Amino acid sequence: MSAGQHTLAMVGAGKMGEAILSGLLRAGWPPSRLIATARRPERRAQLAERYGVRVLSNAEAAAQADVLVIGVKPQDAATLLEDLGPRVPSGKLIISLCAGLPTSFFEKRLPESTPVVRVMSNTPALVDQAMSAISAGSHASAEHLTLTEELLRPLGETIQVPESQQDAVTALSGSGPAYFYYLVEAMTDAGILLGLPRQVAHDLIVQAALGAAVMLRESGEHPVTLREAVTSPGGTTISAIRELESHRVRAAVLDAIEAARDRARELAASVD
Ligand SMILES: NC(=O)C1=CN([C@@H]2O[C@H](COP(=O)(O)OP(=O)(O)OC[C@H]3O[C@@H](n4cnc5c(N)ncnc54)[C@H](OP(=O)(O)O)[C@@H]3O)[C@@H](O)[C@H]2O)C=CC1
Ligand SMILES: O=C(O)[C@@H]1CCC=N1
Repeated sequence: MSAGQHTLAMVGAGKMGEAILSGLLRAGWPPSRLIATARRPERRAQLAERYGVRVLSNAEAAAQADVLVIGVKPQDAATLLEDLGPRVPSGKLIISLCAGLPTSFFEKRLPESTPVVRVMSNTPALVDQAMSAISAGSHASAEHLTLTEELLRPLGETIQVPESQQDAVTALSGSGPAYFYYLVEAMTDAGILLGLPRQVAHDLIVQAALGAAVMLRESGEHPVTLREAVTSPGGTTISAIRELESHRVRAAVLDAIEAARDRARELAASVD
């Protein structure tokens, strides 16, 4: 069965859920084949009004959709499944977006043999530039992985990874956009320090970020080669690089991403 014939429920349609729902709508999914759930009445009303999708209870969503995407926070997943898990009819595909939680967490709370696929995506799904990393649980077949990829491909790139790599993927790619936003904030402040108007500084950095990303993707060159091309002997860039090196920014990046990976592990350990 192709993605085009499915009904998909976003169980817990928050920031990531909204990114995925809106991407599927842009890709041509009819709102009638999309279902959303949320806890707060105002959120439910917003989803219905903004996207025209059907907003149902979790149990109704599980009954009516054949693909259930779990978009609640990892800390809320156990509570959700305590109620919903045993009521999920057989034959449904469960796709989890939850950071840290292994597929076994879901499998033990769902009817036996329910296929579970773990996905780590990111918010650039809102502009069809996500990276979605996909891993099969123990009852998910190659067809389930293919279907998941088909569902997510309109939102950006997809990649299959062993589940053992998902916490690292989460630290690098799930959280990754936040690191770039952080850098953009800091670089914009630097522009202000040097006397540029905030908007001019912002526009310069965003275009530099976009240009650098496109060059990384399209040139196929190693980042060191691209950086060397910018770094003139005795020029300006090397003065900045010297400061980054003396502040041990590379070591801070390694520590930061390792901390994110460790936090993903803690989240899983805290809910079992
Ligand atoms: N944000 C990101 O960049 C990324 C997030 N993720 C993962 O995606 C998941 C969602 O994150 P995010 O979108 O940021 O979180 P949000 O808090 O924005 O969204 C979670 C949603 O789940 C709803 N919810 C919680 N409990 C229930 C329930 N029992 N029944 C129905 N709905 C429920 C909430 O409803 P209400 O709004 O009414 O409270 C909310 O809309 C997380 O597991 C996270 O690890 C993965 C990659 C990137
Ligand atoms: O910060 C978080 O926990 C989520 C998962 C990856 C990105 N955001």
